[in-house]
Amino acid sequence: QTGTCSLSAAANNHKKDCLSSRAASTMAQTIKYLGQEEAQHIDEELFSEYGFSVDQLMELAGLSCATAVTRAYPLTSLVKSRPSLLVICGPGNNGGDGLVCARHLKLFGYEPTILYPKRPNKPLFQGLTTQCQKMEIPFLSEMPEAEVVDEAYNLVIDAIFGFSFKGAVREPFGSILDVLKKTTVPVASIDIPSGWDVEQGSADGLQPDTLISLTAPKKSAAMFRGRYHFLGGRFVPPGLERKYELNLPQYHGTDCVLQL
Ligand SMILES: NC(=O)C1=CN([C@@H]2O[C@H](COP(=O)(O)OP(=O)(O)OC[C@H]3O[C@@H](n4cnc5c(N)ncnc54)[C@H](OP(=O)(O)O)[C@@H]3O)[C@@H](O)[C@H]2O)[C@@H](O)CC1
Ligand SMILES: [K+]
Repeated sequence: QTGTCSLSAAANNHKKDCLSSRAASTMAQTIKYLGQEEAQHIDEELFSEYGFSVDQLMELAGLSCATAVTRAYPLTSLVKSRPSLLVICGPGNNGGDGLVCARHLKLFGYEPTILYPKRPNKPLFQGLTTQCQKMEIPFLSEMPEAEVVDEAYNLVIDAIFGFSFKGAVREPFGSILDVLKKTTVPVASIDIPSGWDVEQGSADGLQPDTLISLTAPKKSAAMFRGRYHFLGGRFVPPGLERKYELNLPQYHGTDCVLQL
């Protein structure tokens, strides 16, 4: 009798799980895709009205990204003998997310290497760089050729530009993106595929395998054709979600990332 009861309880729980994941995916269809200015306003409000600091949210954003990588590319699935990854960091907060992501990936058992060609002279980024160095993560001095990237790494994490990117790509990032477009290893982009217009995307741009949208997807995410789209950055207060009608799907349990 007890056995029957626990079996039907398990079946019921399974049914509930299925229903809630279906409800979540229904909601995911109506999640708001943000314009560039809207994304910037939300960002500013999180700091001004809601009392967050940049390093706090960057830590959560970077942790979400590292967690998404473990979901899409578990250690056991990697094809190279070493779990090597290349993390390319740009000059703004997207690059900061990349540094945090690399640090967590190292703790998760991966072997990240960082390329960080344009480093802002600010304590936040200097601190994040020191933390990665102390985690014994190597830094490259220049972008390797596409063949070398394909040979050496299982995955490239693109943390070059986020929602503040505008206009034609300036050096050294133009050449880096050109190499990246020639590589065949999968690319996981943080928040926006770098070089894409934040709203319009880019027909001949980078085509990442994974996109990790932070807070909410940006309009260009509608053009994403890769295999995995995750939502991360589980830190949005309810008042902000209501004001911008974000209609965020429910994260499961204590997860910091959700596959859309
Ligand atoms: N609220 C959230 O969700 C949170 C968001 N977070 C993250 O922050 C990201 C947004 O960060 P952001 O505002 O610092 O801008 P981002 O896009 O990284 O880079 C701007 C830099 O790029 C440069 N640059 C621009 N255009 C260029 C061009 N054409 N060619 C070359 N360079 C160009 C420009 O540099 P400049 O050369 O002008 O000094 C500028 O410094 C967001 O996407 C998310 O990842 C989390 O950390 C925390 C919570
Ligand atoms: K990016």
